[in-house]
Amino acid sequence: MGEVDPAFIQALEHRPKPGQTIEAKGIPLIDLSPLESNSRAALEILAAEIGDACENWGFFQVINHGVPFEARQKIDSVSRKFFALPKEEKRKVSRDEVNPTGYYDTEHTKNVRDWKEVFDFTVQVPTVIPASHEPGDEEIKEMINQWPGNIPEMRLVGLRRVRRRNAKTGIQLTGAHSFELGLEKDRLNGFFKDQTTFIRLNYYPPCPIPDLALGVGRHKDAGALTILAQDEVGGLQVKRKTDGEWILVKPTPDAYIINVGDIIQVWSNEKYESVEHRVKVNLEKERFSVPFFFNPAFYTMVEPLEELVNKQNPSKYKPYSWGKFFTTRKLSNYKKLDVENIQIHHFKN
Ligand SMILES: O=C(O)CCC(=O)C(=O)O
Ligand SMILES: [Fe+2]
Repeated sequence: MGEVDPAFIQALEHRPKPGQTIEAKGIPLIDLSPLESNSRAALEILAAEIGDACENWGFFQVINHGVPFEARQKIDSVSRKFFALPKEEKRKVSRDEVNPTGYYDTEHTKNVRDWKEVFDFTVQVPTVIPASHEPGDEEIKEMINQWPGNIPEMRLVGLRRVRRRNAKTGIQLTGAHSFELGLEKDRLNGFFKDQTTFIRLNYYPPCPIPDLALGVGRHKDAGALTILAQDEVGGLQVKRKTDGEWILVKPTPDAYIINVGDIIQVWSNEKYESVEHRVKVNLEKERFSVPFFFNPAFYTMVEPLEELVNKQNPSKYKPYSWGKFFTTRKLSNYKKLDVENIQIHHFKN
């Protein structure tokens, strides 16, 4: 192990099984082209497919999503260029306790350090969040994107196109969810008007101890839903609902992986569950991925949708402020805590 910082070492029960390569045959691959058609029948079939995938896996892959392949390649190439910069260059755009966007290489998940580097930027300008996690503090602040001076193309066209197209896909997918849940198709749109969505560039360097550390430790995504591009290396593992086994999500060219986040779990009053996932690292290969975290406005009070709650199916959660949840998480990711990070189960009825 030599010089590896013990902060990276996972507890025995959370380490990946050496050599494990079970791939998820069952993770559904869904064709999104009906989203562009006006056929109600096709949309109904699609919504049912998405509903099944969300109930059974919490994860699915999509093709024919409408994001141009060149836009995806562009984002991949700027990401590779950025992470290849010397550390002192990357640190010039470091995230800090005031501004949570930019570069960062010391994230902890469940209080163990992740074997990764990240770069975060928001999709909407301006993106506004609470200035602090203190419940009584009503001050707000803008998240300011930081761009490295030596990669001018990083803020340009390719990113914008992916941003716009993915934002549209996010809205369409929540539309499909609404449909499946028996709600009006645009029932959820209002929550995303002042969205706090952000895109993360993930870089997982080769790791000398791949059986002891993880690229990202086990976690659930806190937002509404995540749209993820992974490269051909693979490493994302999903906890299968039926037996708790960790299943590798097979890299599929030009597909995006979608997963339900905590907010959809709450909105749907647990019809859909946010599923645990983690990332394995690799002895020889580096890996890149790009999650798009689709998040509502900071002032959203998250609670089960009233149309889905009744005497037989009472609300399972108390309302919580998304903005405060978000800033509490952001703050606590900076350091190893002695206590559990904020979780939606803290708001269970
Ligand atoms: O890199 C991946 O495949 C997934 C990363 C992830 O789960 C996250 O950043 O929340
Ligand atoms: Fe995640």
